[in-house]
Amino acid sequence: MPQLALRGQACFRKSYVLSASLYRNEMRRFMSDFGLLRIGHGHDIHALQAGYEMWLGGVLIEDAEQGFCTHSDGDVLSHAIVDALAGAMTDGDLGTHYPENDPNAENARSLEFVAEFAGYMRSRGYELINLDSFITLGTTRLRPYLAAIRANVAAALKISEDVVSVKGRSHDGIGEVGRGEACSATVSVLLRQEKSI
Ligand SMILES: Nc1ccn([C@@H]2O[C@H](COP(=O)(O)O)[C@@H](O)[C@H]2O)c(=O)n1
Ligand SMILES: C[C@@]1(CO)OP(=O)(O)OP(=O)(O)OC[C@H]1O
Repeated sequence: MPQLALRGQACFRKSYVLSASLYRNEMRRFMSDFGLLRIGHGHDIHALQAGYEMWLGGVLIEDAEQGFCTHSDGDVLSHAIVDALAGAMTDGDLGTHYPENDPNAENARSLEFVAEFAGYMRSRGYELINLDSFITLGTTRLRPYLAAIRANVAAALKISEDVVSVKGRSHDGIGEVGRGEACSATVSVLLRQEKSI
C-alpha cells in the first residue's frame, strides 16, 4: 500500500482515541509531509461547422474538415483543462475567468488561457500532480496529433510530459460527437495544496 494511504489510515485510527487537538496536530504533520490533495474535473463540447479550423491543445488538426465557430478558438481540451484546475481550487470556472463578452478572449488561442491559469494556480500555492484527459471526436483520427497536443499541454502547464495524458475516443458513431457534429473533451487533475489547517 502506498505510504500516503498508510499515513492516512494511521491518522484515521488515531483519531478514534486522540483528542481533537491531538488529531489536528496529526493532520498538520500529515499535510506538511504531503500537502492537501484536491481533485478536479473539466468538460467541454462544441459543435463542428464547415469553414472553421479545429484547434485542440493548441495544435491545428489539419485533417479536420470542420472546426469550431466560437468566441475563442473553441479548443475544448484547453477549456476543459482550465475548468478542471478551477474546480480543484473551487475557484469558479472557465467563464468566470475568461468571460464570453471579454473582447480579449475573441479568437484567443485557448492554450494561452491554460498557461495563464496555471500561473495563477501556482501563485495560489497549488501544484499540479498529474492530468488525464480524453478528446472525443468521431470524424478525424487524432492519434497522429496526440503527441504534439500532450507536449503543448505539458509546456503550457510547465510540468513534465510524464504526468500528462491525452487520449482519443471516437464514440463509435453514436450521438452528436460520434456522428461528427461535435467534439468534446474531459479532463481530470490532481492538485497538491501547500497549506496547513
Ligand atoms: N478521434 C479519434 C478516436 C480514437 N482514436 C484512437 O483509436 C482508438 C480506439 O478508439 P475508439 O473510440 O474508436 O474505440 C483510441 O484508443 C485512440 O487511440 C483516434 O486516434 N482518434
Ligand atoms: C472561452 C470562452 C471565452 O472566450 O468562449 P468560447 O470560445 O465560446 O468557449 P465556451 O467553452 O463556449 O465558453 C467559455 C468562454 O468563456
